[in-house]
Amino acid sequence: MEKIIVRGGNQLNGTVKVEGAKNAVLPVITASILASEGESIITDVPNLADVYTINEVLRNMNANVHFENNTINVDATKPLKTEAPFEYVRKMRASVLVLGPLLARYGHAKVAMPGGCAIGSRPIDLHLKGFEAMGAKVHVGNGFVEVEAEGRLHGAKIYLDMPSVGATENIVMAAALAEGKTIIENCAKEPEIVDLANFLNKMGARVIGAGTETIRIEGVEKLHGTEHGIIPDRVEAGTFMVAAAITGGNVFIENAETEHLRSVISKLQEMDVTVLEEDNGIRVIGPDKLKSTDIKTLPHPGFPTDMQSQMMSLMLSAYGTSVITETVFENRFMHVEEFRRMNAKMKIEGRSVIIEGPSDLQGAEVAASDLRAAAALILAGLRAEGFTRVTELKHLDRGYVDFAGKLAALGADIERVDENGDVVNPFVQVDKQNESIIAELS
Ligand SMILES: CC(=O)N[C@H]1[C@@H](OP(=O)(O)OP(=O)(O)OC[C@H]2O[C@@H](n3ccc(=O)[nH]c3=O)[C@H](O)[C@@H]2O)O[C@H](CO)[C@@H](O)[C@@H]1O
Ligand SMILES: C=C(OP(=O)(O)O)C(=O)O
Repeated sequence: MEKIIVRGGNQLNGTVKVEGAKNAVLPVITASILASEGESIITDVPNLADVYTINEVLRNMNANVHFENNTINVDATKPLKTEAPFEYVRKMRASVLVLGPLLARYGHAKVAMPGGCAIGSRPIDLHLKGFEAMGAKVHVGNGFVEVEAEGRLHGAKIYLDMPSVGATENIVMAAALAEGKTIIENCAKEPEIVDLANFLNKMGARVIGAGTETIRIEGVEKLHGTEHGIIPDRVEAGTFMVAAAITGGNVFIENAETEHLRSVISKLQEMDVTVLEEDNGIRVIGPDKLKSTDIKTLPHPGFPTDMQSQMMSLMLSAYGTSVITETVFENRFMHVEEFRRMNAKMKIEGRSVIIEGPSDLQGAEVAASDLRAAAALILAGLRAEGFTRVTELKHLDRGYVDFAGKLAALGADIERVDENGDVVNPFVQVDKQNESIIAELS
């Protein structure tokens, strides 16, 4: 089992470059199968396990997918199989994002029903209600969800009970090829939704209003391949902002998009962290003494749940009482117990965590429960006394490209070792093309 071993105490300095966004590239890749003509060329693609998984899902459906040098070419012009088995959905819930495109293009899609995960139960009822409103029939049984439509889907007016990112994406993709106009109200406003809409519009779709709470889609008869560059990963950027702040360092985060990070920047500033908006990135300078603050996670433009655990690391080192309230996922506090193993002083009260800072953090062996928890434990390790060993790195590899290598380049005392204790820095993931990587990652 691989581990990341970090010894706390080093200040981080220098420049780190942010990759393309995981949460933008996954729906863009699934949207590429809407193209019945031409190839899609997707650039600035991060080298992540989740990208390999979604590539495998598409290959399994008979699409040609080639991933090299951060560029993916997808040719989905051959007839596709309309199923995604459990082995993929089990690895990555975002596999459900093939439902909308397949349903719209073929009138059928069957995908293993995603279960909950370490952060919550994560149902897909809003995705399915949207498809039903557009004329599809939904059957759930034997561990699968199957959606079917006779002829083309039709446009509909859909109100989402909550602004679900995945439901908004799936419904927008389905509506792109539906007959007539679809209006989605109370939809998600995340930057990744805007990126998806931009990609779809380059494919010939007519999507307006992405980034606001109402999206209007005028369905078209067919879509074609196109070229598209993925937006920078705001969560990876935010994670390195915390790394700079927690070590009292000075780090330029190249490619970080200020407009996508307003809520994170404002909380860091409340904690006395200096955040400078520079050309093509953000500079973060940590203070001698961090101040406590409170955060509440919310849909965008509120504070992102995907930055909650990293901020928790930072608050552990802040002076005073901080409170984190998680409103997006009902169970995203599994990292709290692991922080306690590092001598953190904190308690869970309902949907909030109360942190009495600063904790005198000590290195320990800790296990990641999800990808952001993995990053957060490593961040705490940068500050803790002695060695922190973080296991369950399969989570980290879903969402961070060579995280240990990037931190080491900034001056952290960190290495990734395999089960024999041999160093595996720099850690490079490999897309094994048509070989299934799924077994290897489990
Ligand atoms: C691949 C990807 O982009 N993942 C992101 C996406 O996940 P994902 O798209 O799964 O998250 P959603 O926005 O859908 O989920 C938000 C909340 O809505 C609930 N819900 C969602 C759909 C539904 O049909 N019914 C329902 O009740 C969920 O259980 C959760 O409590 O947005 C989350 C919220 O910003 C992020 O943390 C994830 O990193
Ligand atoms: C929760 C996350 O991703 P996913 O929705 O893919 O599990 C995340 O990126 O933090």
